[in-house]
Amino acid sequence: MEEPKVAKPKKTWKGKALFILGVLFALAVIALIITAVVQNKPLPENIKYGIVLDAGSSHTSLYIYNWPAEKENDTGVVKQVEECKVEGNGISSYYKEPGKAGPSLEACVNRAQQVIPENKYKETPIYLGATAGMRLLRMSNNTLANEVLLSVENTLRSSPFDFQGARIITGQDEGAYGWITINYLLNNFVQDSSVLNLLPNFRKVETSGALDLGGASTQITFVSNEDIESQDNSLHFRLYGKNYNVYTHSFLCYGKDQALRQQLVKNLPSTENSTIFDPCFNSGYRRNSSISELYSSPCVSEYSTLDGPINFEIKGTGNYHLCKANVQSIFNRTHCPYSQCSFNGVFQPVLQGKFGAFSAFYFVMDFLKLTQEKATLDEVKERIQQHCSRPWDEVKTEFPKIKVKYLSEYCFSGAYIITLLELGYGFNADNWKDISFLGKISGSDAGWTLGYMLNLTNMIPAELPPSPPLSHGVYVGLMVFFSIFLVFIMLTCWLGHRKPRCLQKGII
Ligand SMILES: O=P(O)(O)OP(=O)(O)OP(=O)(O)OC[C@H]1O[C@@H](n2cnc3c(O)ncnc32)[C@H](O)[C@@H]1O
Ligand SMILES: [Ca+2]
Repeated sequence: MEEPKVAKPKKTWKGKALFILGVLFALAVIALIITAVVQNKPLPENIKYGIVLDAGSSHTSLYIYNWPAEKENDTGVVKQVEECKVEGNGISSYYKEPGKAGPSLEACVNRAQQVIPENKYKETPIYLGATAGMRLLRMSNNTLANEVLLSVENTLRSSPFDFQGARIITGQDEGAYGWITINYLLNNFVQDSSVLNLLPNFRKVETSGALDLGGASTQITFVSNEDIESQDNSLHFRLYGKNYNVYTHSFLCYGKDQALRQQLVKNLPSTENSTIFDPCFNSGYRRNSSISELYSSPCVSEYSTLDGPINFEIKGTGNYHLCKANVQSIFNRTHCPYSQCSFNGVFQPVLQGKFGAFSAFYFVMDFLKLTQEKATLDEVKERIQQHCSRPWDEVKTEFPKIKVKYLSEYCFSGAYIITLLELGYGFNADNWKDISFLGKISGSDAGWTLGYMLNLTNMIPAELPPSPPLSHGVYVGLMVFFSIFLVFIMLTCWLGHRKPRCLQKGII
């Protein structure tokens, strides 16, 4: 018996309508994603620039930084794009012809005009900060110091950039800004503001201490949990929503050039003998000097009454241990008006955390090949001792390209660095591993200039800048995933039941 033919239900207009609705729904979801993604796409980068001149005692360098304007309050976005070393010595060396100080900077200011797009000149701030060389000139002749600064100011003011001042920064500023620079570049200010912060005992990032060795001064700066007993050494920062209790001290006349001068004066023979045998120079090394040159610094003026040969010759004898004994004579540890001191009666709390040592700390240790591997304190001393005992002719032959002034002083500088860190600051064999010798960090020089600019351009906010809970990539990813998931559900229902059950009244 033939089975009764069941009339095929006509496709009702409802089924077609549902299909069209489903397609429109999918299109609407896709349109929604595109709108949201386009709306939240990062804006085209507007790059900003800043220039800082570091007018140091031994030389001046011009640094150019840039950063994306829309992110300027985020940490770690400012990058160094250029360093221009100014020909000649530091600006304080122009004290006899102050009017020539400014023109000496012109070549590097012109270089900055090549690096920075012309349409940015007017909005690019240019700062000059002078350090210990100018502090010493100001001590010995304030009028000449002002004339040097005026010459520098005229040159920078006549540049096409936005001149923001030329000033002598304090040793405290120099220490503080060096600390800000290395912690900014090491990303130590970023506190993950996401859910991680809600975890109990989430380990906050610790900051690194800063050790800066210049030619005329040296700075030590680090966070201390102890009470800082002298106000001059105490700094309080609130950066990216966190408070920092920072210790800093700048030792004027303890940069390595002035320390050498102190060491020579302390060990000058009082007799008419016109030869100084100095263990801090390699054997066979000879250098002519004069009393007037030696005493031409406020760092040794107290000794200028000493009689001594007018002109004399320094002859190296290359003995590390005798050199170290001479160097120790410039550190006074006999008195301390506080609970604890570093040297010369200066308060210093217990050393805390890791340290980044830069400038001459780096130049010297880099020459001695001691910046990479984690050499122990004894290995470092051994390496310096070896270098000191090498004859000068051998050293000069091996390093023909290194400036004689630098090359001849690595023995002294090595012995000085060990004495400063160990006898001066109290580093020892146990915490020596906490010191890293840094030249550049992520392509930017370790030094005070970046921190100085960040502060003056207000790019380090006290509070964490508001940031979207999700990064742009995560946001887009989630949008696409859930939209596809939604369309997939729709499709499954539709295909599964033609007249999808899930669309039946009362299900959705
Ligand atoms: O901070 P202040 O005290 O003003 O001094 P500065 O800023 O001029 O000091 P630098 O860090 O430029 O240099 C510190 C010392 O290192 C020396 N120096 C600079 N570059 C050097 C290099 O490449 N190799 C060896 N020594 C270097 C320089 O002559 C100084 O004696
Ligand atoms: Ca310096």
